[in-house]
Formats: sequence, C-alpha cells, structure tokens
Amino acid sequence: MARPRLLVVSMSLPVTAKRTGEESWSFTMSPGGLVSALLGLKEFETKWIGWPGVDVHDAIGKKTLSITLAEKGCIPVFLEEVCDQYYNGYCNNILWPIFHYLGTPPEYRNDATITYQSQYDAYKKANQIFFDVVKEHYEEGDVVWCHDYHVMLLPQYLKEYNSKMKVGWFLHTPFPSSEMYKTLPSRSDLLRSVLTADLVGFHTYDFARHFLNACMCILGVEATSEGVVDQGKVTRVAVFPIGIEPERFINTSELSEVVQYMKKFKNDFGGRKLILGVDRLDTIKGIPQKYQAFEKFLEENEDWRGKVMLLQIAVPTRNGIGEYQKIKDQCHYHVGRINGRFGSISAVPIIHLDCSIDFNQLCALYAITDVLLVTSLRDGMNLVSSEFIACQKEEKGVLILSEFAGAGQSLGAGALLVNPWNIKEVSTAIGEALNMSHEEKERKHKINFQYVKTHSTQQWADDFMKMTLTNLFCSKLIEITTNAELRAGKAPLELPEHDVIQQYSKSNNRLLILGFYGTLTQPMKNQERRGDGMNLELHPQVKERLKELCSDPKTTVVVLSRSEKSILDKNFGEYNMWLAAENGMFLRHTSGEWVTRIPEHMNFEWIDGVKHVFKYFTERTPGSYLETSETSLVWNYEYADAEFGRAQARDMLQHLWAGPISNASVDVVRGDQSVEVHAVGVTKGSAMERILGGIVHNKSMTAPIDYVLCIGCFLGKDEDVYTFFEPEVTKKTKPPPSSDSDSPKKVSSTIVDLKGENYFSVAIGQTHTKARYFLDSSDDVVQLIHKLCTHNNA
Ligand SMILES: O=P(O)(O)OC[C@H]1O[C@H](O[C@H]2O[C@H](CO)[C@@H](O)[C@H](O)[C@H]2O)[C@H](O)[C@@H](O)[C@@H]1O
Ligand SMILES: O=c1ccn([C@@H]2O[C@H](COP(=O)(O)OP(=O)(O)O)[C@@H](O)[C@H]2O)c(=O)[nH]1
Repeated sequence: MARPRLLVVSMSLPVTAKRTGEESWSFTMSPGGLVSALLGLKEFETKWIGWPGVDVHDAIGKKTLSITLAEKGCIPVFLEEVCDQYYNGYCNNILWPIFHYLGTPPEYRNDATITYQSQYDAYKKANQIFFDVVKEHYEEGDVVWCHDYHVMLLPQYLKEYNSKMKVGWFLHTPFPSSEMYKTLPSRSDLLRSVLTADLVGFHTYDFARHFLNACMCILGVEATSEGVVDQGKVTRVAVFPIGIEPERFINTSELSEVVQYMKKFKNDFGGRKLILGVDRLDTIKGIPQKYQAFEKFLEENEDWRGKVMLLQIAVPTRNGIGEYQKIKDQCHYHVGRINGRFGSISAVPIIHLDCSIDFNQLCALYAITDVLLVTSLRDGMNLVSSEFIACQKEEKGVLILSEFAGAGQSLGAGALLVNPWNIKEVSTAIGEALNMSHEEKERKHKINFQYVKTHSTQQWADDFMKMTLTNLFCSKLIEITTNAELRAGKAPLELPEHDVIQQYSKSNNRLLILGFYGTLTQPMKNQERRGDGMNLELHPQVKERLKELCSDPKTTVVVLSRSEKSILDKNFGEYNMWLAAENGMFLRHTSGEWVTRIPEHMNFEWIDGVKHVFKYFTERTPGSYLETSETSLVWNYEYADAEFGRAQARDMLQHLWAGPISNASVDVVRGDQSVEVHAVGVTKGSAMERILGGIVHNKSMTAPIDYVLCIGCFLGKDEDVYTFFEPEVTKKTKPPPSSDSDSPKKVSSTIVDLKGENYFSVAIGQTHTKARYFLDSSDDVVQLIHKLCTHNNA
C-alpha cells in the first residue's frame, strides 16, 4: 500500500523568512525542538503548513514567498493582523503559562484593549486561517497532523468540513493537571475540538493522564477501552515521546570543521571543565535557578573556583512578550552578580550569550561538554538532552536533568535527576557530576546513547502514522492492589520436616504442588539474566530426584507456575508430571497435549492496551523486562536501578489507575519489584479446582488424595492456593469438574481426605503468609525433595 501523504501543521514553519527585496527572501532556521525534531521526518512525503515568521501584506510578497517556500516543501499561513494577539497573546501569554503550571499572567485582565476575549477571538480567527490553508492543499487520503497548543481548534474545523479526513493532534508541551487546566475560560471548547481528532498524542503518560482527567472532569466524557468517548465518537489517546535524528548529530560531530571548533573552544576555555546550558530564553527553562545553583556550588566548593565554567546559550524567543523581556533582565542580573563575585582578571565563571549559535558550533560544544545542565521548571520533552548524548566523544560528559522535563522519563536512568527548584540539590549534583568516575560516566552514557539511537524522530512519526491508520490503542481502568496488602497472613512456622517425611511414607495417593520461580530454580546473579525471564532454569541438583518422585505411582506432581506453556515444556517436558501454566489457565500431563482451563466468561481485551504501556516503560527502564502470556502481563524491574525502577512503577501505576484503562475485570498486583496485570480470578487457588478435576479425571482416581504438599514462592494473590487445601475448606469441596464438557466419572464424593496432619502448605522466604509453614530458599526445597526420595526408598 502506498504511504499516505503527511500534512504537518504547526504555528511555525521550520524556516523563518526575511524579505530582502520586493520579490526576494532569505531564510534562517526557526528555533525550538518541534522544528528540529520534525526536520528528521524523511520517509513520508511531507508538506509543512505554518507561519513563515513575518507579516506580509502585499500580493507580490505573498506570491513570491509562497513560491520560494514551495521548493522547501513548505506552505505559508499569513496571519497578518491577528498574529500579535494570537501568538504573543493567547498562545504564549495564556496557554503556555497554564500548560507549564505558571498560571495566567495578570496583564490581560487589566488592559482595556487586549482582553482575554480579544485574544481568544484572535486564536479562533488564526485557527480558521490555518484551516483555510489546509483545506486548499488537502488531497484525499492525506493524513493531517496538527501540532501543539497553537492549533487546538483546528481538528474540529477540519472534521466539520470533512469527517473522513484522518486528523491527529500532538502536544509538545506538558498537559497540566486538570486543577490547573480548569482555570482556562475556554477550557471546554478546546478539549471538545481536540477530541474530534482521531488520535491525540503526548510525550509522557503523565500528560496523557492529566488530559484524560480534564476530559472526564470538565466534559463529563468517559475514558474507555478505546480512548475517550464523547457523544459516541471515540478518540484514541496515546503516548509517543519524540526523539531526535541521531545520525545528524553523530555525523556532524565528526566533521573536520566541528573537530576544529572543539579544539578551538577547549583552548579558549583554558582547561576549565565545561558546564553547558542550551535553552530558549524562556521562563520555563529555569535559567535563573540554574545560575543560583551554580553560585551555590562555587560558594561551597572553593577548590573548583577558576577550574569550572558555565556556558549558557540563551536562544532569543518570543521577544514581543513582557515576561520574556523580564526573564532576560533577571538572567543578566544573576550573571553580573555571580561573575562579579567569583570572577578574576583572567576569567569569569559564567558566559551568557543572548543569541542562537551555528549548528556545527553547537555540536562541537555538546561534544566537549563535561556536564549538560538542564533545569527546566517544566518542559514537554527537552531535546537538547538527547542531542548532547548523541554528540558525546571519548571522555563522556554527565547529564543533569530536571525531573520536570518529559525527557526525565526516558533518559532518567543515565542521568542525575534533580528538582530544579531545590538549589542545594542541583549544586550537589554539579559536584557529583564533576567528580564522577570515568566508568560511571561511561555506564550512564551507554544507557542513554542506546535509547537516543533507537528512538528517533522517524520512529516517532512512524508510530503516529501507524496509530492513526489502525486501531491500536486499547485501555482499561483497573484496580491496583499491593502484594503486601494481598498477603494478609500470619507468621508461618518452621516446616516440621520429620512430619512431612513420615506422613509422606504413610500415604498412598499423594499430591505435590510445586511452584517454579524461586521454588525449583536456582537463585541467579544479575549478569546471568537475559531480561525476558526465559533463561530461568531448573535447579541442577533437583533434576534426578524430581524424576524419581514423578515416577512413583503413588505420587502426582504438579508444577503450578505463572510461566507460559513453552517455558514449562522446556524445563519439565521429560518428567512424568502435570504442568499448570499461566497460573493454572492451561493444563497438560507431559504425556499429552495442553488443554485450556480458562473460564468461559473471562475477558482478555485489555491485554494489548496494557502491553503497550508495559513496553513503553520497559524501553525506558534499563534492566527491566516484560513477561507476557496469554492471560497476564508482568513488568519486572528487579534488575533495574532500584530507585528509578520504583519511580517508573509509580508513574506506570498512576497511569493504569487513573487514565486510559477502564472498566475491565482486571487485577493489578504490585510486587516488590514488579507490576502484574491479570484478569480477575486468575489466581493459583481459583484454578486449583479445575486442575484437580483434570487430574482426577485423567488418572481415573478412585481413592481420595491422602497427602498434599504445596510449596511455592507465590505472589500474595496466589496464596489462596494454600488455603484451598485447608481441611475446613476441602470438606466443603464438591466433586471438581474436570472441564465444562468433561466431568469426572469415577470420583468419590471426597476427592481429598486431609485431616490436618497430612497437609503441608509452605511459602518460601515469607514472614507473613497464608501458608502454614516456611522454608528459606529453593535450596531447602531441593534438600527436602532429596529426603522424600531417600525415605521413600528406605
Ligand atoms: O516557536 P517558538 O514559540 O519560539 O517556540 C519554540 C518551540 O517551543 C516549544 O517546544 C516544545 O517542543 C519540543 C519538541 O517536542 C519539546 O522538546 C519542548 O519541551 C517543548 O517546549 C513549543 O511547544 C513549540 O511549538 C515551539 O515551536
Ligand atoms: O542556537 C540554538 C541552539 C539550539 N537550538 C535547538 O533548539 C532546540 C530546543 O529544543 P528543546 O526540545 O530542548 O526545547 P524547546 O526550545 O523546543 O522548548 C534543540 O533542537 C536545539 O538544537 C537552536 O535552534 N538554536
């Protein structure tokens, strides 16, 4: 199928035009991450629709500019008299501060001519102008991708014109908490319009969650399995974080001109360590906070004075707005003060440049930087962090990254994350970065470089296209329970080994239920982990003895695990035993085929949506891995950095809990280092009755089971398997059905005959459990199995 054409609509075109004659124009690249990111789109036929950065009032000017821009794949939108109140006013003085938690500035309320309403009117007018241009250039089959807060009304205009048009809207800034968003007078109109799009995208799950909350609180719409439902129309809401075009930076930093710049700059800086800041001179970038933190560092680290410098590139932006002029003055004030305080005749600690710089020089600076300091108070993503990583050379620098930048979720594992409001914390991080060992710098860089290389702009756009053209996004709201809450048991007793063995020898129809992970596997080291759970293998010392147990006609052995069928096949295929995979949802005797034990009513529509979220966090949490099966999903971060893993799990849970996942019958269990989602009722205990039915039926069992030993290292919710066999419960147990169509024929009314002394439930390594007894580790299980075999043979 031919790829559809992409019409990208954003406020600014990638180039800013300047008139050089009646019919001639020159161009410079427009600043900001949106432009640099979208320039990386190579694989689609793309037309870019936006404002060229100048007002053009005459017909000749408009015509010549349109022709020149057409050669660059760009189509101009002339905003003329609405531009000021639209761009400087509504977009950047109202929406921008609200979206970045700065609140609305008071100015517009006091100005008689520029009011909230006049700016909103300009916004509506401007969106109409954008619409007219898109309409003129739209061809059937095109995908229209609207970017950012400047064009929130555009999706509605487009859909009203042609409901078949494929329309996406992506927000490059944060979407704030609904408490903040609610203050916006036109809050409902904007949300309603955005919801007319087919797909709405954000950089992070937090932003998506806030958006969904705002839709639910303000519009009263529902977040369902497919996205947001508003008056019968479904809008999919997705998270796809933007990247850079890594090759562009890697290749540029190898150019000889760039290498020359690197040498020159190093020489200019006189051997001092370089801390670099690259930001538009915007209130949200926290540049004054950065200066204060650096001042604190110099204040507290006398030894570093004269040996380190901070170079801040403060790219001019939005000069027509009062707040932006104020922030410039503020920065100059701090620089003057700190340089006066810590400077010397030969050098000053801060170089602050109110200008943009040439791309090659930027790459050279990134390459020789020792510390990149990003202190955004809020930031949609922050591409500068990724660009720095892509340009790093032999001696790697350290990334200090604000936890309030969207990039924190993707690059946090290889960075020092800071709260930019905490001056002391940032100052300490500067010290840590400057003193970091070579090995640690390498390690951190490797993690982030891998991420930056594999999450490019192109991939971001591909994901958008894929989602727009298909129906991928699916989500549900679910309940979250912690593993600790589920394990509401008592302190277990030490296992009375002597009784276990004695009762075993006395009995004639025994049932042994054994877990796999942590029960029959060997404890393993970090580096042995392959990352997908597949390399867990049977404890080598248990193999022979287990075979012996399984071949005893008086003993039935069941391995009951959350692992999928193939893993149990691989590890236990050669034994004469029962395998209960996916917490008992599939059952097989090793001499036969797998049969499903999934109850008919169970619904698994939520799986794809949850998998999507889990994959996102797996990609962004080095060392974590995803275990997927047909009935449950587990995200495990036991081999990730503990603190970062916990933080990511919190983000993930909040998202699952509050946002896109609704109305499904699922349980979420937070393990110590994992998050598991499964259909309600998928527990080992609830599966036990069906497993038992299958076994009894297959064995044509006539005598009741007179001995049960159940050992596991189970999650709290699976502890119901221990109580399943408690005598008071089993007394009530009816003859178990083997399956819906296949009921047991020769089963006596009491399948299990347990009086208390012939039932042993054992939890491994738990201080609180529903099991009666505990063992410390799988090594103890191995020993016990050895003893059972020995005594049985004696
Ligand atoms: O065009 P300006 O008004 O000068 O502003 C430049 C851009 O600033 C914002 O960039 C955002 O997009 C980046 C890429 O997704 C992201 O990394 C960054 O955190 C955001 O602040 C704005 O959203 C763009 O529309 C502007 O073009
Ligand atoms: O003199 C410069 C220095 C940097 N940048 C680019 O500006 C973008 C900033 O993007 P980011 O996402 O960090 O923040 P934004 O400015 O979009 O808020 C990056 O691609 C930088 O390479 C620029 O255009 N001119």
